[in-house]
Amino acid sequence: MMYTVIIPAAGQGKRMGSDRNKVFLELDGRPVIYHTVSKFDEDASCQAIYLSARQDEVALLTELLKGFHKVKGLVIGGSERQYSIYNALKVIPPCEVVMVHDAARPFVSQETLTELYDAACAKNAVIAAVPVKDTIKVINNGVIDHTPDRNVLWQVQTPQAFKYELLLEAYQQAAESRFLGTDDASLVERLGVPVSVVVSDYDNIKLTTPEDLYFAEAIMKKRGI
Ligand SMILES: Nc1ccn([C@@H]2O[C@H](COP(=O)(O)OP(=O)(O)OP(=O)(O)O)[C@@H](O)[C@H]2O)c(=O)n1
Ligand SMILES: O=P(O)(O)OC[C@@H](O)[C@@H](O)[C@@H](O)CO
Repeated sequence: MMYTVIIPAAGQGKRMGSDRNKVFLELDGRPVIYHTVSKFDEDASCQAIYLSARQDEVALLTELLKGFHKVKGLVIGGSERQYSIYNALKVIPPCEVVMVHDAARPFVSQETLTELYDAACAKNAVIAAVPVKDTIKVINNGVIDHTPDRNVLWQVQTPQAFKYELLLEAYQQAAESRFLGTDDASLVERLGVPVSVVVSDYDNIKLTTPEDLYFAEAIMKKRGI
């Protein structure tokens, strides 16, 4: 048994403030998306990689990824991350386990991939996350409302791994009720299905704002890249 991964890459990268989609920014001479795809290409448990791309970037992405034989398809993304992923989910061949991973997270470790895949085989749904380090406040109109117990707060990442049928059902139901979530697990949670957590690491950052590029440089230096 192996898994299929959907990698949404059809965003605009507005918060990065770059003149192009952030997944094409270069780290060590290679685009971010190249690093991300290579993580799955190198994982022996990954059988197929599908990406969501912007219409005007399909040709560029195809050229960039032509050396990765596990890349089986590119679909056109939508106006929201969730729509981009659903467009891919609707066309991938049915499989046992499907993972979703942001193109903008190039530092996912093999250890996290293995733990997620093993957990997804045993359970229905599992996501990568790390405990929050800061104290989190709920603030209304500039004033603290309350301070949630930090022991139960986690910072959620991708990959997120699910049984294929479950994720498809979750996406179908979200579409029917026009629910828009900021991650994939939130769509599954709505079905009342428990979603487990694998403890990931703090290197698995999402490149979101310009300072994340400094963190990316530091992570690569640490890894000797
Ligand atoms: N309509 C969209 C929006 C996002 N994504 C992808 O989803 C991942 C995570 O989204 P995010 O970090 O929010 O990326 P952007 O939407 O590009 O960023 P921003 O919100 O700053 O524009 C990224 O790999 C991005 O390319 C996508 O495929 N389709
Ligand atoms: O909310 P954002 O648009 O920054 O990111 C959306 C998702 O990519 C994000 O929620 C997952 O990576 C989990 O953190």
